[in-house]
Amino acid sequence: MARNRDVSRFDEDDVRVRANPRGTRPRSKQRPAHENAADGMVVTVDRGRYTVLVDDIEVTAMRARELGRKGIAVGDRVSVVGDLTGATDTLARIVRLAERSTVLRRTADDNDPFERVIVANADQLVIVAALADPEPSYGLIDRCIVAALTAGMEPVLCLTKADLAPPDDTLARYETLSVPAIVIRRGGPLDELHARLRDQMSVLVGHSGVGKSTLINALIPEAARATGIVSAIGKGRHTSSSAIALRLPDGGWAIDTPGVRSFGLAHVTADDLLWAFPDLEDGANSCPPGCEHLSADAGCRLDGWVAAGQATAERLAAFRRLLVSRSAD
Ligand SMILES: Nc1nc2c(ncn2[C@@H]2O[C@H](COP(=O)(O)OP(=O)(O)OP(=O)(O)O)[C@@H](O)[C@H]2O)c(=O)[nH]1
Ligand SMILES: [Zn+2]
Repeated sequence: MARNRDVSRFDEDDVRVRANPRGTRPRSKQRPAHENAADGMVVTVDRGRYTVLVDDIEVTAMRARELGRKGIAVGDRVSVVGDLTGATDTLARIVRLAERSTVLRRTADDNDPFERVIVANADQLVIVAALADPEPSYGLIDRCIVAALTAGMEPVLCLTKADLAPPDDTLARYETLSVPAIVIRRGGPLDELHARLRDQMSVLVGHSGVGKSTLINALIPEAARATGIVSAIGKGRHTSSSAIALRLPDGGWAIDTPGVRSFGLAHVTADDLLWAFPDLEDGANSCPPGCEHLSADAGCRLDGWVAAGQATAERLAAFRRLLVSRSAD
């Protein structure tokens, strides 16, 4: 694909720049374009302006025309040129976009007809769900798990409000999927969650009211002072659309996704998801081409695979439940 070739070209330049940070190499006639570019990470996007963290300085940048229509998202590793002081009213330019390790997409909806990248390069998707008030939405959790698995991210379940309801039923539901689950309660310890997030780039998603903001404030008490970014949430600047990356005190990043409730599952095929089920994967070798893996009646051989003792019925049922969740609301 042309798009991929472009990315690798940018990445090659990117490597060269990293080898000579800030252009300390002696000038030569054949130096690559933007030799002085500095590397950074996009921490938020607001109306075509990108906040890029470069050497711990928040730089406001726009995209250079040479990047074409390529989208840039929170979590993207980029190279920037221009004024990198971070001073008010300065504007730098993003000239390169590095290859991404993962891509989390959001589906098109009534407010926005385009499928968009929400976050790039994240390691895990932390699905925040309350055990009560509001009740857990299993359909949404399942869809989040599909989004994570097919984006190459690890799904993690974070169950809040354990002081209001026991976690047993919900935990049992996700046990066969081997999705790690962390249970928390008002005022309770967060050690397990801290350990899970340390040195990782984690995206937090959840319905309104599940306690996601409470959690983020507990995880990052000093974020406002450390980065100046959290304070912007309080001012309402980022309340509507963009994801925002917040640095965790122990290392790593928590990426808040205000208002994100849907993911781009429209293009997720049954085989994309099957990839995340290594115990079932070989069983599909004898399925008819294009098998949707939903039932033996339709020719799927996975039931036979289970009958032969190669995988458990629970795993197959869990896989099919996730398959069906793709098309739910
Ligand atoms: N009982 C109980 N209440 C909690 C817990 N965590 C959060 N809450 C309460 O749940 C309500 C919603 O919490 P928020 O942190 O605002 O939830 P949110 O997911 O950020 O929701 P939005 O702000 O609407 O996106 C608040 O009244 C919290 O005080 C918990 O562990 N136990
Ligand atoms: Zn099949």
